[in-house]
Amino acid sequence: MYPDTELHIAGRWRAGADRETLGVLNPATGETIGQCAVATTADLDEALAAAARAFPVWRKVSPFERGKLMRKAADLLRARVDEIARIMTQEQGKPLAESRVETLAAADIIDWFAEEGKRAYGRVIPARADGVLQAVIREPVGPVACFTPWNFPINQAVRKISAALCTGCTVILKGPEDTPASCAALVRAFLDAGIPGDALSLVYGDPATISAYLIPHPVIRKISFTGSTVVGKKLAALAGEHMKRATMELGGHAPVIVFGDADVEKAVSVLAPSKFRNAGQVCVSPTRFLVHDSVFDRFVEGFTSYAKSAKVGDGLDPDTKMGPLIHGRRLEAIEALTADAESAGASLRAGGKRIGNRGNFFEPTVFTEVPLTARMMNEEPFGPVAMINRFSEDEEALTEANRLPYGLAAYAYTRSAERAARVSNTVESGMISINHHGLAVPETPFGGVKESGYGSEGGSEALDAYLVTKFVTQANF
Ligand SMILES: O=CCCCC(=O)O
Repeated sequence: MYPDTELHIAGRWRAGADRETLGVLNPATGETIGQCAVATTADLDEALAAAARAFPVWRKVSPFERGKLMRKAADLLRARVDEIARIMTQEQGKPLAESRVETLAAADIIDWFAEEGKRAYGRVIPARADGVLQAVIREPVGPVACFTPWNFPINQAVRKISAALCTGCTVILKGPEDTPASCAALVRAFLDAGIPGDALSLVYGDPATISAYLIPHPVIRKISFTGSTVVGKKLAALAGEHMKRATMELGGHAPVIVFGDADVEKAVSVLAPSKFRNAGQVCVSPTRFLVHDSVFDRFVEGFTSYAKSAKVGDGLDPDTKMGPLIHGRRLEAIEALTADAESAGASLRAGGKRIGNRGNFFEPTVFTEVPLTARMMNEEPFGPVAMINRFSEDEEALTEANRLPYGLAAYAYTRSAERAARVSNTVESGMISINHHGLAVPETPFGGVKESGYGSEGGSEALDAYLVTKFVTQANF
């Protein structure tokens, strides 16, 4: 039922040169369910040579042809959704329904980029002299190295691969070792659709070793990373040292402002499932809830009642609303954060502890009155923990929203157009969603500001990072 994962290098699925593998665990059971091949530097050299070889050929394939192949990959993902979703749930833990949504959303992302690649327009600039042409041409940057995380094994990889391929770049993807098989299924869909084998390699191994080898390598012209701010800073520094372009989609600590005039029931019905989606292991997860005094009790009651009733279990069980955390280290991290919040004086309203001792299950957890000194008010919890604090003046909430160095996603609920405008003009965040959860669709920008990174992984902005501009001017003879 669960496949071992091989590397894909230069058109071949194969083991690493040393035949080393890493065990893959099912986070719902703790059992080893498969193996993931590990790349050596010789394997990376082969992938680099393939990416370099394929680039001059792939960039010359017309955007129409590239788009056709990509749309075929999207159709293959849709046809394979049942099989891929089961694989994802076994290795990642999220409920099957979430794995299906992720796989189908990936197909939509590919379709969108397949079309958008046709619109990588340049421009003509009026010249000062008659008979002179001034043109700005946009060209693919070259082979790119992409590094993607375990929380969305397909979603994060598909954005990078699609933006790269549609603009004519070739790709080496370093996928997530904890959740390798669903990411490999994505790569397989592209290859089965006819993307040239040299144009898309997939490697796994020691993340630090692989990034340290690929980023400085002269073949690689750009990197794209999704992961923690701590690691992102290291990779961005290395990229800077070698003058490589970089897109950084890093951590967040999303503030949520629920004003006194909000539709509280609607806010709870959107925010509570959104908080516990993927067990809170989501970069745009709503995290710091700032709720007006006048609606605080109603909001907390509704939110807490959802948290207490959400069924936690194996994602393969159709009744499960929240699966396990990815590994024991995350479980320990959440235990430490909750213990710290309690000792700082926060009030525990739901959850707060591990469930059983098999698998990495943790209760959906809600704290209120959390002091700003508590670690979870400052560090990205990346788990099923909501912190709900109250405010009385709008200014307080806006100030708190901007307190942290993060700036990825932010949310607000209000019936006032003026307040909504104030939030969108004041909150320092790459994405702001007001009165609904409307982020992460393919056609809109996806990315952060401040220590949440730079660059976008969605919308037409996503293409910019994979294109360089060339200015050409020509006078008639
Ligand atoms: O963890 C970051 C990716 C979020 C994708 C999504 O919200 O669908």
